[in-house]
Amino acid sequence: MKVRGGVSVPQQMPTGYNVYPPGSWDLYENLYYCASRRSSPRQTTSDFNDGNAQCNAFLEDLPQLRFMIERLIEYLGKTTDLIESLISQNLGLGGYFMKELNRDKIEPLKVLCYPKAITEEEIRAWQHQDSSCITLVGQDDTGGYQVLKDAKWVDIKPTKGALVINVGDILQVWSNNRFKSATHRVLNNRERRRCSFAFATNPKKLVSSLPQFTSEMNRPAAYQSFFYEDYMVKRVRNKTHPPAKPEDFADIPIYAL
Ligand SMILES: O=C(O)CCC(=O)C(=O)O
Ligand SMILES: [Fe+2]
Repeated sequence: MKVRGGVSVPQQMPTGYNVYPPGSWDLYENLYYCASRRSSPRQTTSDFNDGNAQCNAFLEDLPQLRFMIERLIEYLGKTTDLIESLISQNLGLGGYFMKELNRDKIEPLKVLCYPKAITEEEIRAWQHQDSSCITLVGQDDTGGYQVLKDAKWVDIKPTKGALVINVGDILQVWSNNRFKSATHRVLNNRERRRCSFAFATNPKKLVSSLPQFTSEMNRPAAYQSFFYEDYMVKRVRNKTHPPAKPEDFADIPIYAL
């Protein structure tokens, strides 16, 4: 074992594991899990092996992990379906609209661990908007999650059994700015490390502002169309090669018209 930022990790790390080097904007470790929910409403072992083996590492010495992750993804997937249906209704599009639009979605589960802060309260996940359609966040009772509201950081205190629901960039683009992607960050303290998970819904096809919020309302599209994968490549590059000038930062405004 070696200690990185206060967290012990095995030398040989599984696929899907990531930690950012010291000095990065984000200072946490994470593991990714993905499962396709297309073929069957319930998770099966083959869902986890089918094309997603790269990001699904189940540690042999934690036999309960796989069971828990499968149940968690199933539960979060159903919750996402419900929320998408409520948002679709709220937008006046009918309950199944987003489900259809998002038919081929990818739903990664990111499990995060933030080491204790070294000096005082420190920013561990830099302020950002999620690239997703929506994200469901579960946090332990450490605290530190904040959302920017009216130019002030507001604590989102952990509540047992509650999830934080974030609107992401894709919903902002689809709704032509009717829904706004939430700016959030995570602070950590010297007392405790923090654990959380984020379950995102990401589209696989071309993303455009929907005609229901543009041509049908006589309003211009606020964004040009783009493929989610291309957007992700730019965002991931931000993390490994932080841009020197703020205007080079790849965020959803790069697609603004
Ligand atoms: O750890 C958290 O509570 C949030 C993580 C987050 O914002 C993200 O992964 O995008
Ligand atoms: Fe986030």
